[in-house]
Formats: sequence, structure tokens, C-alpha cells
Amino acid sequence: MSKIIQLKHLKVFYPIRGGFWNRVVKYVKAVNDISFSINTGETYGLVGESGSGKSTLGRAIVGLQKITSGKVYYKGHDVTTKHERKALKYNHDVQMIFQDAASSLNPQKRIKDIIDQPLINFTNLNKEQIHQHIGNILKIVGLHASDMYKYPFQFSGGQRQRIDIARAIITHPKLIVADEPVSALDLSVQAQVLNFMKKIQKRFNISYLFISHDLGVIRHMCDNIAIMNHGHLLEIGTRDDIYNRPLHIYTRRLLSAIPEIDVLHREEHRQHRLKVEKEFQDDKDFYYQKNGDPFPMTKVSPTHWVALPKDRVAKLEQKLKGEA
Ligand SMILES: Nc1ncnc2c1ncn2[C@@H]1O[C@H](COP(=O)(O)OP(=O)(O)OP(=O)(O)O)[C@@H](O)[C@H]1O
Repeated sequence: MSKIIQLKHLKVFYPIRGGFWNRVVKYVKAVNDISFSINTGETYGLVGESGSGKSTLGRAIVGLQKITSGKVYYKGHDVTTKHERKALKYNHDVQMIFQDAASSLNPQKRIKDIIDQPLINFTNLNKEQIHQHIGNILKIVGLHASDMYKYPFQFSGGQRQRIDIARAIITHPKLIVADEPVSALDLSVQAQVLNFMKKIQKRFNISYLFISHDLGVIRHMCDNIAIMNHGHLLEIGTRDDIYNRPLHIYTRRLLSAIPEIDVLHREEHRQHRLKVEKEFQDDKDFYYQKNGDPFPMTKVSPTHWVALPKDRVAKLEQKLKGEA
């Protein structure tokens, strides 16, 4: 299977300034040595708790965030710098859907004036053709062509998210980075938008990098999954690897929080989570190096990688077998 995106040792550090001279006093290592690749046509899930660096990584991939070091390859070509991205029309092929469409859509502009920008930038269509194209795209996302004359506030949250998706797909992109695309929506609307995203993926052969802290949503959407924590990757695997054979305690901890939406068993799950968290504390030496960084990734199977040394993986597998 061909790779649409490859990340090699990507780092994004934010400088923090302070003191009398407003000098850089330290760096927030939001993305710290991340490597993985996304296959053409797949949905790749990026999971982690708030602040783990998911959005920074997504923004770095689409070119909205300056990269400190490392490389991004698009279909095998280096697109790490602005110049390289321009030459490959990368900004045309790779789009982003944002978490909160309400704030990413300019409230003072009509829908047509929000979503026509990529067409103006990347095509030679005239005004009439652009309107026709926008009308068609709005129909594809389940709205009416005449909705292009409305303003964002005249739509519901779910509809605004669809408009943001329309903006992203209008250039027929090859890859969409979807940053928490449904977390601001009600559960019932979430399902609609997710299913819709799957539908357009098939229709236009789009690959997704799907960013979320919600493992329920990730399970519904993703083929392969990377687990991120404090700027590092801790585990990478197929959906089956991650949900049925999670090895890192952090992954298991995240998984144990999924059923929280099940109100009936909330207390039971809270107890379970506390137990797993205690285990995480107890086992801290087991999962991290002396300097506090996770171990380099070890291959457990052709699809499954975990940030632990080989002997510890074996020990852990034994321990998990014992618990089962
Ligand atoms: N512009 C910035 N300047 C300095 N630090 C930043 C900046 N943007 C993000 N950070 C820090 O980088 C880290 C990663 O942030 P990021 O938004 O990428 O995490 P996230 O996993 O997407 O979180 P969330 O799920 O809450 O959006 C956080 O510690 C955050 O405080």
C-alpha cells in the first residue's frame, strides 16, 4: 500500500519568553521526535489526552505550524518547508477540518465567501462556475445550494461542521487532517457527521488523519492508531492491536475510560480507572527511562509498536496473560 504521508523524527517546540530581555527561557516540547506514516485511503487515528500535542502535530503536517526539526514527506516528496509545499501544490491537496467550526468560520462573511477561497486560489474558474461548484458541494454535505447566501450564525453546530467539511473538500483534497471534528457536537449529531465523513472518504478516496481524545469515536473511524502522550508516541497499531492487545499502560488507561458514557456503570468504571492509574504510578519505572522520556519504539508484530524495550514487552505480555 502506498504511503501518502510519512513523518520522520518530527519535532515542534514552542519557545517561551520571559525575564527582563524577553529572551527564550525554555521550550514547550509539544511534538518530540514523532515518526509514523499514513497509507493512501486509510483513516489514521491520533489519540491522546488534552495537551499531548495532537493539534500541534496536525497543524505541522498541513503547514500551519513551523517545524523545529524532522521531515514530512508527501507521496515520497519532502514537504517540510513552505517552498517545497508550494512546488508540489501541497496546500491544495491537504486540508484541515477544525474542532470548533463556529469559530473557524468568519461570522461576518456569507458561506459562499468563506468556501470560495480555495477555488479562487487554486483554479481558473469564473464567478459563475465557482457559485455552481459551491452549490454542488453544499448539496453533497446535505445542505441546499441557496445556503451559500447565509451567514454561519444561521446554522446549527452540526450544519456548521458540514460547512467546514465542504470548505475542506471543495478542492478534492487527498488528505484531510480532522482535528476533533465532532467533539463540539451532540452525540446524535456526532454520528451523522462521522458517517458522512466516511461516505465522502469512499467517494473521493480521501485519507484522514483523525485527531481525537475519544477512543469510542476513534474505534468507529480508524484503521491504524497512534497513542500520543506529552509530545511522544507510546504505541502504534491497527485498531485490533490497540483495542484487543494494548500493551502500554497509558493506552490501557485511556481504554478504561471509554465506557464512562455508560451512566449506569459509572462508579464501577471509576474504580477500574483508579486501579489502572495506581498501577501506572507503581509501574512508572517500568514504562519510562531514567530521564523521564519513554523508551524508543519496539516492534511487537508487523503492525504493532510500543515504546518499551523487548524484554519488558515479553514480561508485560506474561503479566497480562496471568491476569486474564
Ligand atoms: N502557541 C503556543 N505557545 C506555547 N505553547 C503552546 C502553544 N500551543 C500549544 N502549546 C502547548 O503545547 C502543548 C501541546 O498543545 P496541543 O494544543 O498541541 O495539544 P492537544 O493534544 O491538541 O490538546 P487539546 O486536545 O486540548 O487540543 C500544550 O502543553 C500546550 O500548552
